Amino acid sequence: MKKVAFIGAGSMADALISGILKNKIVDPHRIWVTNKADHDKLKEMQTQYGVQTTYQLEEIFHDAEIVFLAMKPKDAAVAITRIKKYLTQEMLVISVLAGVAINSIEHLAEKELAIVRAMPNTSAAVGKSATALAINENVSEEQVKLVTKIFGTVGLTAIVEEEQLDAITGLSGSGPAYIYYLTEAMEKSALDIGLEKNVAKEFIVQTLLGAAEMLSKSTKETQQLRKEVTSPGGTTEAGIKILDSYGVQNAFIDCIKEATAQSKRLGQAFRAKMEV
Ligand SMILES: NC(=O)C1=CN([C@@H]2O[C@H](COP(=O)(O)OP(=O)(O)OC[C@H]3O[C@@H](n4cnc5c(N)ncnc54)[C@H](O)[C@@H]3O)[C@@H](O)[C@H]2O)C=CC1
Ligand SMILES: O=C(O)[C@@H]1CCC=N1
Repeated sequence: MKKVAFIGAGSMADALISGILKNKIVDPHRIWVTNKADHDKLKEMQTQYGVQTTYQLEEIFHDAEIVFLAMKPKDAAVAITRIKKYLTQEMLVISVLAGVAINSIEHLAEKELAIVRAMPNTSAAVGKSATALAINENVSEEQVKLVTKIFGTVGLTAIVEEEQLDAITGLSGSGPAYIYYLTEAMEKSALDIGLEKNVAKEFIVQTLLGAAEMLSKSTKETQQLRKEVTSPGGTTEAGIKILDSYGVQNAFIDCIKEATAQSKRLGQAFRAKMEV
């Protein structure tokens, strides 16, 4: 591969670069990274990964085969306007922007482009992302293979219709944060119930890994797996009664719906900004 350019050097770019390099599909010196103005972060990435960094747009785009758009949606209009003259029909543009539609990017770039809109998650850093990919008509079969390979090395991939991406964002793009939120609660409880922090952390992580593997390997329904932990009159039942009294399951359902709605709102806000 000639060259991969990352426009944006935050959590998502970091997770993807880390995953890509672990799988040795691109040499670090072929990865070029830029950000808005955080020199220290670029230096850190250079040291950690051996990637190239620059603020010279000519340098970053020269001969680039793949361009990742990895800034926040609120910064994307300014960023795309700045880089549009360097974007060519031959490049594969991979956008990980939540909510932002493929045609909004083309509209802003003022040209047709080969664009893949991807929704990964930060578990890409450990090869466990769940990435949905929506592909426009300008993307060649070879580019589809390439993008599937890249995201395939950092987890599972699926090609979806673009309209499904808001739901994917609410469910699995944001998903790791929901699990961390739950984990934080488990960690906070450890102290109150008399466990040492490190021991508790180890047991929480193993419990999550074990439950995830059961979900992945067992043919049983999720509710059945839960029932098998819940002895009548036992500890789990007592605990889950409290969760039910707080409406925790409904809260999670509303959380995912709201995150999905926010993805749609981000897309609308982006479109509205383009039209003014
Ligand atoms: N963090 C996550 O879990 C996920 C994030 N995403 C998407 O990835 C994108 C990036 O998110 P994060 O990495 O979390 O954000 P972040 O805030 O950690 O990083 C954003 C990066 O964009 C750079 N940037 C801003 N304006 C720029 C410009 N004009 N030119 C060049 N670089 C510019 C910033 O300097 C920073 O390096 C977002 O669009 C988000 O929707 C998608 C899936 C998961
Ligand atoms: O919170 C966000 O907007 C991004 C998109 C999915 C995960 N993080």
